Amino acid sequence: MTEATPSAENADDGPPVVLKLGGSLITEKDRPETVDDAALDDACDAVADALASGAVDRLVVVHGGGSFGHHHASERGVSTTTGTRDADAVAAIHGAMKRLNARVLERLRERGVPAVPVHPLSLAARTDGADGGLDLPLGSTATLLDEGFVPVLHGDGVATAGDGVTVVSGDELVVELATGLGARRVGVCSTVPGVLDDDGSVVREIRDFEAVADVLGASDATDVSGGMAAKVRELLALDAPASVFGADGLTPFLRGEEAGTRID
Ligand SMILES: Nc1ncnc2c1ncn2[C@@H]1O[C@H](COP(=O)(O)OP(=O)(O)OP(=O)(O)O)[C@@H](O)[C@H]1O
Ligand SMILES: C=C(C)CCOP(=O)(O)O
Repeated sequence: MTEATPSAENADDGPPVVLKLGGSLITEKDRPETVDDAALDDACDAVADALASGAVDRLVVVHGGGSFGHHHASERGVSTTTGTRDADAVAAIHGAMKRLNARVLERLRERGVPAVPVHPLSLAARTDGADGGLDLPLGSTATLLDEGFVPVLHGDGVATAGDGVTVVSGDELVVELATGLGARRVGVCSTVPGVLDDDGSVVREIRDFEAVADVLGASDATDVSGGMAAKVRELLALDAPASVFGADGLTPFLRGEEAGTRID
């Protein structure tokens, strides 16, 4: 086992890669609080290999909620647009996400990846209400990167002016991170091999939401943050090239190769 020690010498100040591991990939989305062990192991292997080989030198990981966050949020009627003022509900959603985050961190560190947590509930806010933008201060993430760590954020609860606490999706975090840190490229790894058209084939490239709006649905599983349609909308807003791909696309994406659907 390699030690998960950051190497500040290797951490240059070039643009980072931002990777989201979808909750539907790393958990069994219809069984409450169940990790998909094989899928999480494979994803962590791919990340560790990419860092060890130098294919990626600076990396920020974000993971989604899967059967951890979505289950608790949906039970309590909380979503990205509907908040709660019930502290027990906030604790349940945030607690579940921290449990999943701890599992992801552990698997990464076992493989020598210097992964450390960044919890959005403690940092972020929707200061203009549920329909407003997300304010995500990036000082801690940027400094952790500079110090050679791999920050691992996650979908979470977020303080929301006038609405208590709403859900912030991993996809929203990816957009803020990519914009604020000037990402080299952005990858969203999910259970599907890319955005699928009416025939189930992977759409190679999306440049315009309206062109694909008809085939974009929500998630097949419990999902309080909008599924694939919300994902594509968020990624289209980015300057950095983004891709949506499945487990098989993770290694190619990390190497800078084509994977799944390119969104730009
Ligand atoms: N046109 C489409 N192409 C591909 N997937 C689609 C499409 N329309 C809807 N979907 C759904 O979107 C899902 C992916 O979005 P989802 O938000 O569930 O993924 P995730 O990001 O991996 O999970 P999480 O939100 O828990 O992090 C797919 O599993 C599928 O059910
Ligand atoms: C439901 C919660 C708390 C997280 C949502 O994040 P996502 O799975 O990336 O949409």
